[in-house]
Amino acid sequence: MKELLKGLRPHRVSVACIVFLIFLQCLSTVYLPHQMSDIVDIGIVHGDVPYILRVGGLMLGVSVAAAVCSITAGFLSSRVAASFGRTLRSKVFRHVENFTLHEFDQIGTSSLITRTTNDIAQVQQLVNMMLRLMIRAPLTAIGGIMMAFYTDATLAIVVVVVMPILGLVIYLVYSRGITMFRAMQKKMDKLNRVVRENLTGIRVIRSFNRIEYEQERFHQANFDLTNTATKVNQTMASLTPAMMIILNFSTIAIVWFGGIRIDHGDMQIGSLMAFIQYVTQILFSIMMVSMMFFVIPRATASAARINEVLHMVPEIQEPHQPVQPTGEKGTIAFEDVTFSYPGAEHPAIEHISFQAKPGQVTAIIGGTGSGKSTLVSLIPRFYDVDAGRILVDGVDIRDMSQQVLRQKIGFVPQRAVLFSGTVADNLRYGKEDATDEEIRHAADIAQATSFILEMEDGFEAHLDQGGMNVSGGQKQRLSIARALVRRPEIYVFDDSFSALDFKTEAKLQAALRQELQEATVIVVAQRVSTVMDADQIIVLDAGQVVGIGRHRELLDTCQVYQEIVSSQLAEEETA
Ligand SMILES: Nc1ncnc2c1ncn2[C@@H]1O[C@H](COP(=O)(O)OP(=O)(O)OP(=O)(O)O)[C@@H](O)[C@H]1O
Repeated sequence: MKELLKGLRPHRVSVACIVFLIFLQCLSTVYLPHQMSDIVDIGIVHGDVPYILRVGGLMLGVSVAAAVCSITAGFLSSRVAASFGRTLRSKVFRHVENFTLHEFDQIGTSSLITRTTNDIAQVQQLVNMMLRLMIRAPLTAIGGIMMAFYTDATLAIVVVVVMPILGLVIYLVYSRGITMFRAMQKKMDKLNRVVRENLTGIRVIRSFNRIEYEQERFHQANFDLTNTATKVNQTMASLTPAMMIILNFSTIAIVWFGGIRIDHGDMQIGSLMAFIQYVTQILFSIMMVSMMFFVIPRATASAARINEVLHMVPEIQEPHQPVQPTGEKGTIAFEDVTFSYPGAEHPAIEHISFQAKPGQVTAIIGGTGSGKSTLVSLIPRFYDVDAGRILVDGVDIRDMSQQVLRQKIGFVPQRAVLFSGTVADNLRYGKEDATDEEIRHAADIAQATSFILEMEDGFEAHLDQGGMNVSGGQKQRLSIARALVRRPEIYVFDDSFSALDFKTEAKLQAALRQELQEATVIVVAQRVSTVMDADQIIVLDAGQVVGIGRHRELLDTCQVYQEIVSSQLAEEETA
């Protein structure tokens, strides 16, 4: 928590103003009972009406000034807390953006969403309360104690007895609350995960008739969270009545002992009234702090979860002195590359060596799970290799700035991802200043123009989140066009033609060959028809290269390739 609170540093001036305003307000709360006691002991007892009016008017003025201080402090603290929350959210978001897929797997996407939203909101709420109450409560309590002793030191023993009892009650409730709040945030994660899976997988859920099952799953997660929330609120709710009982008993004790002292002539009635007010102030300020105990355990649990994200060091780091590539543009070389996913028993790819050159198409083919996507995801450095090295333009990609490396690559992922916005916005994603001409040209090559123009607003047509309102094949073509707009040196198509029919794929391939004559092209594919014209085909089997060559050569030399070809021919013949 302390670490996160360092985020308040830029708001030093506002915080200082808040402290000052609250200090003034506290002075007034200490001052008013004293004046009231004088009104009773001097004004009322001696029937001095002008005195009562004068002091009463002064008290009114002080009260108005205190209210102004309190409102201004509240306004400032809300502003500081909101700005603190905004900065923290940006910090977490920026940090998470540097994560490799490994860190995403470790924390989980739903949990990352909860941490960036709900957890930060908890800490923000604490900051807001802290600014308003953390300073006011101790100041009022200290002022009240001093004035209580000043008013009647003997009667102040009641305060000395009551305070430890109060402290103990708060400690007991607090220590129970913090464990429960931790559990509650975890349950919130779980609920978010279920909701997210349900919303993104709604089609699968419906087609498999699993609605009831999912409802039950949601119900359980919801019930679980409600249960913990109820328990935690019950625990925390016991605090206020317990404190009110202590406060009421203290008042009885004060009136009792105070009455005896007045009877003996040791105290005046006005002083007793002021004393009761001071004790009420002291106990209320302790109650104010206890209000924070509703927020502190939850915010502490949230702060720990935020810190876990912020302390996570992304596996992939920028080199201290990035090397500027000077070699031939677009060359890729894998040198004895081996890579395993964290926790996996076997490497996903092993001892891979090959070269891809500008003007060449390198195709990668192999059965499912043979490591094709893994291999290409190493080129933009989504993961770092375990052994061997990958050179782009003659430089080890670990020595190159990630920005420079990724600028060179147009990556078309296996599952096309589009963003909410217009078609044109999506195509401009990698090159914001692309002209309409460039966009249209890329769409032409990707065989996307005809269906884009059929949409109501053409290139200005709106795409829903994730491109839900276009078909799988259309999404793939838009995602290919998006990469083409950038005109990078290297293109990586990770199984990006799989949702296209043979005719569209053939047209697209022909257009690409024409367009990308000088680029280095890597194509991952399942279909032989996609790869057969490639300059070199790499055949993968269980993460290893079992053949490199052209279609004809591989037909003669590589058994795995022969099997793939014959299985697909058999399928086509059967079809
Ligand atoms: N994020 C991941 N974490 C752990 N293991 C993974 C991950 N992604 C892939 N794998 C494993 O690595 C191996 C290679 O997977 P990869 O996705 O590269 O295969 P692929 O040849 O592209 O398959 P497909 O053609 O089905 O897409 C598989 O055994 C897979 O289970």
